[in-house]
Amino acid sequence: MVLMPSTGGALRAGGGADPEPSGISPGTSRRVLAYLRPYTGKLALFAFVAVLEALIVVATPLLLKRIVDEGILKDDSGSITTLACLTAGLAVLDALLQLALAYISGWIGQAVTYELRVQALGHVQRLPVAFFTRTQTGVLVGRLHMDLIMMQQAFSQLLMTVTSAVAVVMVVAELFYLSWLLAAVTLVLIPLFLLPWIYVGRVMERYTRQSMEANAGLAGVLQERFNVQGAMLSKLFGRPKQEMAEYEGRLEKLRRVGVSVVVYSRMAFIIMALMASLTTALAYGVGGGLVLNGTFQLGTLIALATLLGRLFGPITQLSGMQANALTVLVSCERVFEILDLKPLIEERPDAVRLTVNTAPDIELDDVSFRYPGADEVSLASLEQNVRGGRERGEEASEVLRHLSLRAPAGTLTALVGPSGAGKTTLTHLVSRLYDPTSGTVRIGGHDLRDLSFDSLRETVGVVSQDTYLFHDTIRENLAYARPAATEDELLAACEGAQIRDLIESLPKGLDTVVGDRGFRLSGGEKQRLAIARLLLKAPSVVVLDEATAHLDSESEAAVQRALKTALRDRTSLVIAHRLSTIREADQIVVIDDGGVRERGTHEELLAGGGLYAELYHTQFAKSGDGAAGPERNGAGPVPQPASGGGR
Ligand SMILES: Nc1ncnc2c1ncn2[C@@H]1O[C@H](COP(=O)(O)OP(=O)(O)OP(=O)(O)O)[C@@H](O)[C@H]1O
Repeated sequence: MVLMPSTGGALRAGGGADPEPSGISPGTSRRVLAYLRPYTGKLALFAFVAVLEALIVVATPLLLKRIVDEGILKDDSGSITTLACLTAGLAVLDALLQLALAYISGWIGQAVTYELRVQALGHVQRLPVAFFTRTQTGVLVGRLHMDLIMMQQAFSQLLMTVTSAVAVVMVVAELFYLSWLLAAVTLVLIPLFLLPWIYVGRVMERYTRQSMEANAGLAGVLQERFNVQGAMLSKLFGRPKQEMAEYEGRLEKLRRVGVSVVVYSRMAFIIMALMASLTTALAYGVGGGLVLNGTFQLGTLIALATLLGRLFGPITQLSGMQANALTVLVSCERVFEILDLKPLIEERPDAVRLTVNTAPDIELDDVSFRYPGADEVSLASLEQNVRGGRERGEEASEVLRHLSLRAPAGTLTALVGPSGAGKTTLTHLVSRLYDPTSGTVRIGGHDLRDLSFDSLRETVGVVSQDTYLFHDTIRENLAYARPAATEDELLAACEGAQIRDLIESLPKGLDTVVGDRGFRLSGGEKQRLAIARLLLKAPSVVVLDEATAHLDSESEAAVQRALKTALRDRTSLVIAHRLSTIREADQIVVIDDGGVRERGTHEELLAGGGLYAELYHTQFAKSGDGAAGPERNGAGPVPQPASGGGR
């Protein structure tokens, strides 16, 4: 009989430890069982093998009895040899059956976990950006990964307890068959065995939970501190010593709890071995007398002692059944919680494909928007570290109010406005990261909600302020936009983005690894790579948030030239932070307080003397590339475009 230690209760795994193991919500068991339905055949096979294995467990002591009574006591060496060979054969068969049981239970556990993982990852991909803005990454990863590993282990162990249950029933039945007196004494002893076992189990659960929480806490801190930005913050604020003190505190806690976990888990096995030895001693003590007075034969006594030795393993396994069942239910419930989150932005079943031959126009028609509240998009349990609690049921205020705007086909529209005015939000609606609360966003005359996701993603390309690059080679980062791109196409995109010379000067060229989030590249280089990625994608609409960070004049000029290539013949909406961009724009739209305040060309708006003129004098005229102030009325250091419309 296989003995496996219990996973220690309804413990929460990894980064996903909820503070309270609240009751399981109704219907969870039924939902978990539904995942088992496709494996009914395998489960039946498992039950069959389990019964077969239990039969071998109880058959062996009977064979030993016969070896003693019919072989040794009757001096029959032939019987001894035959029965010993049979016992050995059964032992080999038992080992094979145990292997089969482990394989089937592991297979079913993995299959259910695989199904849950595929569903959960697919679902999380469909969740809106708002979900990710609220969720603590470490906690989400913990739930989708560590919780499911725990679930799989507990699930396989739960199946193995089925074999234990069958074995216990058969062993007890055989005990009664061999000697009701000894069986009765043993049954009285079982609760005595279970009491310390239950106590140890509880202590173990507490320590294991503490150890997991300490591990999860440490993992969370390391995840925040050991990424480039966290590490830089710590260095720049001169905090390495304090950080080290915090790590040491956490490690010390782990060390203390770890010792207790080792001692108590060992104690569980010690108690089991002790009980097995005590009952064997009792069996020989009481049974020896019964043999002497002729109540039963010596072989029966040996069979009884052997059976008793086989009773406590399965009982130990059974005692962990509830804990394993809870672990499975709690882990699944936590994944179901995520599966039940409704994606706010879905593709309509009758979505149409947007086909554009030339750059389409963009239109926002009477658009109002508020960001979705926490209750609509995320789970409280995934926002663990929110200090002061998480807002509940609060309606966020409107960020855009009855905003109407048209960006004509093939032109550049520059969005300017004070910080927090709603410019970024507006661009999120154009790329359909969010849907408007009311009003319509159209591209090429189509409501975005009617378009297929694929065609929308092909049509709209976004370059955000902070370029995100994967920790991979330049080639892989670029190919993300177009996996089938040839070497020549990659280099042409780099050329257009003014980054080819730099890449070719690197020893490994396109195969240079960019480092975590592209930290091995400068700000200007990263932005030019992002532009190269956009060129490879070749969308007809470009949404761009210019980097606010000041670049040196050479880098600035390169970015500007790259942008000119990227925006040519495309409809573009640019949150402008550079004078050169607003000068090149076909129209400038001034966003203020969620609405359009002013609209016109640079000269018109300056002449109007309104908010734009104010912003121009406070922001743009003084900006690094703003050598060309209005009074100079000429080109800055950045080359000017050939014409406005044909970009
Ligand atoms: N994910 C979000 N959830 C809730 N509110 C948000 C979210 N993102 C932005 N906001 C709020 O929406 C408002 C408009 O923000 P937005 O980022 O669109 O402004 P902006 O004009 O782009 O500002 P900036 O020029 O400083 O980038 C701000 O009040 C901001 O706090």
